[in-house]
Amino acid sequence: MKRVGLYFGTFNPIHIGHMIIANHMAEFSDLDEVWFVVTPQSPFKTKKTLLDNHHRYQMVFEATQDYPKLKPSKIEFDLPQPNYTVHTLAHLDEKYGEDHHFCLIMGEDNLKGFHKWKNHDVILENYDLYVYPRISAGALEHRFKQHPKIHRVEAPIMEISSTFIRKQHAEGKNIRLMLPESVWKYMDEMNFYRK
Ligand SMILES: Nc1ncnc2c1ncn2[C@@H]1O[C@H](COP(=O)(O)OP(=O)(O)OP(=O)(O)O)[C@@H](O)[C@H]1O
Ligand SMILES: O=C(O)c1ccc[n+]([C@@H]2O[C@H](COP(=O)([O-])O)[C@@H](O)[C@H]2O)c1
Repeated sequence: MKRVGLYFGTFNPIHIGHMIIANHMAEFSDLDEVWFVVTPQSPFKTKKTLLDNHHRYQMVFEATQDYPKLKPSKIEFDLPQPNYTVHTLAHLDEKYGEDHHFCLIMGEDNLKGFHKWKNHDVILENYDLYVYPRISAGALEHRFKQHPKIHRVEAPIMEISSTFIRKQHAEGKNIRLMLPESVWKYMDEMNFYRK
């Protein structure tokens, strides 16, 4: 049974913050692999400034190519939108469940809003959550503080975001070091996120 951590996101674009967390989980937890699940439409986000699915996927593909434990996934591309994680998990189990055991990877910031996710209680009943620290406002619900299915992983804190990268790139700032080199090249060649 392969233990796979699912890292859901819009990845618009994927950046070194995502990569360092995923690599940390793959190397320093009991997960064998991390799959970056590229979400066409997150339930809490607007589509504004969102690149096409295949471009976001291509950047994740480029970023993970040299790292056998990190994999891109387009499983949500053919599922109804907005993409509710509970549905994707059921779909993944149906497709790969025989020899894959799935868990979720999530930042402390997302855990604070987890009570608003569709069927979050069902998710918690059936899946382990691997939570890494993240600086964020707001409080964590008491029941999530010492939950047997929620595991803390002391990954490094990297406070950069795709929003920051898109904005600064449009302003002409050099943000190259915040992205894997191959992602930077793809983004630059394709003229993404320019004004
Ligand atoms: N620097 C970071 N360190 C750790 N986790 C991050 C970092 N940036 C984003 N994440 C988390 O990774 C997941 C996927 O990221 P996603 O692409 O959806 O967000 P983002 O980088 O914050 O993008 P945006 O700025 O466009 O909202 C989300 O759960 C998000 O909270
Ligand atoms: O299932 C839900 O209700 C749900 C609500 C919010 C977010 N998610 C998932 O969490 C991922 C990160 O969310 P976000 O909005 O922080 O980018 C996103 O890609 C979705 O797959 C899922």
